[in-house]
Amino acid sequence: MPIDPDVAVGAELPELTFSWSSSDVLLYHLALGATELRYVYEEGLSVLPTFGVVAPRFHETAPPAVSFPGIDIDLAKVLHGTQEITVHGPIPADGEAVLRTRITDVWDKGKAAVVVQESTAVTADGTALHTTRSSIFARGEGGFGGERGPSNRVELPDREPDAVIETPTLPQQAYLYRLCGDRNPLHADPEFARRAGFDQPILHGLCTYGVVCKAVVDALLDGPEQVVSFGAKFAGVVFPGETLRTRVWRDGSRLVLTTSAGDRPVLADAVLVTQD
Ligand SMILES: CCCCCCC[C@@H](O)CC(=O)SCCNC(=O)CCNC(=O)[C@H](O)C(C)(C)COP(=O)(O)OP(=O)(O)OC[C@H]1O[C@@H](n2cnc3c(N)ncnc32)[C@H](O)[C@@H]1OP(=O)(O)O
Repeated sequence: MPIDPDVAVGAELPELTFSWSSSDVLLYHLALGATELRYVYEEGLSVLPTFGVVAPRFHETAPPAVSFPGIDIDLAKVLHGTQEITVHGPIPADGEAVLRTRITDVWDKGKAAVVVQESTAVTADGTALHTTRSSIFARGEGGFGGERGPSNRVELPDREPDAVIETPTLPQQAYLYRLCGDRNPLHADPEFARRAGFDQPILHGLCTYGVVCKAVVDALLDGPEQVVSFGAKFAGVVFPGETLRTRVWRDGSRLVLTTSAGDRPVLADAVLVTQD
């Protein structure tokens, strides 16, 4: 059975010790399309908080395996569903930490299963670095008689947005972003993409996530150090080269946003929280 929720829910994954350097951070920022000196030069380097999500597996060169206790799913069926990170302080430009991950929920959406994981990263001296929560949307893996789970919708304010930000992506964006630890062939191999149901390779969800976080930071905040948390649902696929359009509503330290590519929503239920 590809999913056995009785085994999966609550399962702790093996601890992962990881380290990162300023070269990794620079490459990550470049793979998001950064050109600003504070992101691409090691002197006075600012680290985007979304780097925390990719840091643990930054040096992976094999495609991700969707194989956990009670879960064994074909990668071609899997889409990244949601992502959230809370940073407990600015992420340093280099360091070492331990990641602890637990599967918290497996929801049965009928046509799909949604598998939710939570992770905490703690540095070698015991300092909490960040907490993440993410889900994968495994198409064709629902219908096992489990609970449907929450919808987690975020209401948009009933007024014009406070900012609208246009962010182009590059045709080669996914090829660059693959160098940040996610070698899923879905983002490079046309044949694999067709098998997964797409006419062409699609952009990594975490690339869109990082690009949008950076765009909001650059347009509305003093710097990435102001971000406390950022969460979003991947509501539609992005093709490399498309321009992202992000609408932002600001209410004090809470920014609600939505991103589209052309007419299609691509990020929904997205909230970025800043320090007061
Ligand atoms: C170990 C590591 C493993 C690998 C990790 C991933 C590796 C990466 O390389 C993979 C990627 O980056 S894939 C690219 C990023 N993701 C995407 O592009 C997905 C875009 N989203 C979609 O296409 C659709 O929203 C789609 C298809 C997701 C859903 O659309 P529909 O089928 O039309 O679903 P819908 O009818 O709208 O909703 C059905 C129920 O599902 C919930 N839901 C919808 N979108 C979700 C999402 N993105 N995440 C989680 N849940 C989601 C809905 O809420 C609904 O449930 P309910 O009725 O209970 O509210």
